[in-house]
Amino acid sequence: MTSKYGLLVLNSKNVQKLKQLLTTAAASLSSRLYVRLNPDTDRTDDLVSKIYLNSANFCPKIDVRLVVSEIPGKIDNYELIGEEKYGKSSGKSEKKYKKVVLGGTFDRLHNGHKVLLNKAAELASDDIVVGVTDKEMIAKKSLFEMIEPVEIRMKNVVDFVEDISGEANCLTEPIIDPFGPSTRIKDLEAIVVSRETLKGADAVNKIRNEQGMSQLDVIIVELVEGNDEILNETKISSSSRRRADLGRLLKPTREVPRGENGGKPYLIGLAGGIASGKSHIAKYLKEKHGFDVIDCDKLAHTCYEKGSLLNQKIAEHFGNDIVIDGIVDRKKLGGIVFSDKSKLRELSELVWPEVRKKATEIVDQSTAKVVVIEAAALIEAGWHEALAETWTVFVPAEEAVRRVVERDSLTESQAKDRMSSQISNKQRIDASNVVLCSLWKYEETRAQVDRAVEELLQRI
Ligand SMILES: CC(C)(COP(=O)(O)OP(=O)(O)OC[C@H]1O[C@@H](n2cnc3c(N)ncnc32)[C@H](O)[C@@H]1O)[C@@H](O)C(=O)NCCC(=O)NCCS
Ligand SMILES: Nc1ncnc2c1ncn2[C@@H]1O[C@H](COP(=O)(O)OP(=O)(O)OP(=O)(O)O)[C@@H](O)[C@H]1O
Repeated sequence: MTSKYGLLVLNSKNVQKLKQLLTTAAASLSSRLYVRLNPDTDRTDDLVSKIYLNSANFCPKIDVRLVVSEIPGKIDNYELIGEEKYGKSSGKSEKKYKKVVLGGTFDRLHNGHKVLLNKAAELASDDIVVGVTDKEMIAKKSLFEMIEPVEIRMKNVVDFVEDISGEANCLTEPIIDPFGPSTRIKDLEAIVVSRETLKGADAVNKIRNEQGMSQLDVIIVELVEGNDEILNETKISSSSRRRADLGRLLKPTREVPRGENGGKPYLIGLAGGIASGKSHIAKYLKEKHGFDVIDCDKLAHTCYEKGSLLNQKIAEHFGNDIVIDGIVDRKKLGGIVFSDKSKLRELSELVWPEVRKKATEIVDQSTAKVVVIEAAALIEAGWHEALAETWTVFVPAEEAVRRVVERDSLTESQAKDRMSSQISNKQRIDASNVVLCSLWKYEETRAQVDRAVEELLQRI
């Protein structure tokens, strides 16, 4: 039996057994562990870091929260971890400042962030002002397309800070420069940063000085270590957490009948931009995992056969001179649709129903447990809405351009043109349940796919 919430009361003795206590928490809790320090135990920076570092290592799935004052009253049922009981604290602790500021992206709020937020909660009696990066501030981060929406990140920060701090308010706002409220609000007193963002605090103070505002005390926390060899990270980081989410189910699947005509296979869409690695993944899903794969780009070509229904429709829509003797003049048609997005859309609306009809026939014949519908424009066509789930593979736009130039012998500007007729990685990812990234070695792509398949087979 696991409990949702746990409470660990630490004193100078049982802190020696921290790793063991956190391992117990990992086995007996499903959600969150509150940690409280007994009044006889000093809240040193080392101890706070140690609690969060060990939490990352020994109970990584539990949301650990070191409270600054009382345990939040709204939760009344905790499982006690260890033997130390919780007694009421002697009174309000003295806070050094009224208003403290800090900033960050706070994607997938992690134990490094928590050290920083804990420090702010320990120091501020009234307001903890947090700037949360958005838009161009996040555009250069690795796997930025997977960063949670700013509203969710702000909510998670407020939820954490107000839960641990008891009395102080947490005020968040999106920031699109490295300063945000820190150079606007006059009566701030301190800024909390880590060793790596110390320069940012100096820049804030420089601007405040120029604007005649008071200087902020700069409070520095040490980085909580972590290790990600692929991303070359030596600290716990959101990028690593995003990478760890590749191949995992990120959004609930859709309830749809199995197969459009009530057939048996479970249908997955596989989308991705040009040269994103779709074909490689589709081949692997077929050969290693035994899934049936329908390559819709190939299927689309068969729809253009001489005298086909599609060709007739194209002639009616784009003019008889596009179809000569029952065959589409692809060069002429390309000239029309690749220079005009609305024409491309009109063509897609003619092609997609034909492709979909053919694909459905293939699905109905399939005896495989899972059928993968591989289609570059799956989401543009809205087809994903009829499928149980959609997987998207992506690489950053610069890498896609590099691959297209190398593979298809195009110039950089031709490659960019092709990509601009497609939706962005972010749009695709937002519409997908599982995200894969083929930026690294083939083994890494395949490991993501294996992870995705393993989870898939458990849920279907
Ligand atoms: C420009 C800023 C806000 C961008 O934040 P960034 O994208 O780095 O945020 P991220 O979510 O990665 O981290 C947020 C904060 O947690 C710290 N942090 C991240 N990982 C860890 C870790 N493992 N251990 C300890 N601290 C960590 C970061 O150093 C940063 O201070 C920031 O880097 C900065 O320069 N801060 C100093 C100036 C500032 O606070 N400005 C805004 C005030 S509103
Ligand atoms: N780790 C990787 N995983 C998958 N593909 C990779 C990887 N590294 C490099 N590539 C290369 O990326 C290119 C694109 O792969 P692939 O042909 O599978 O993409 P695609 O999405 O099917 O492309 P398109 O839709 O343009 O046909 C290939 O040249 C492939 O060798």
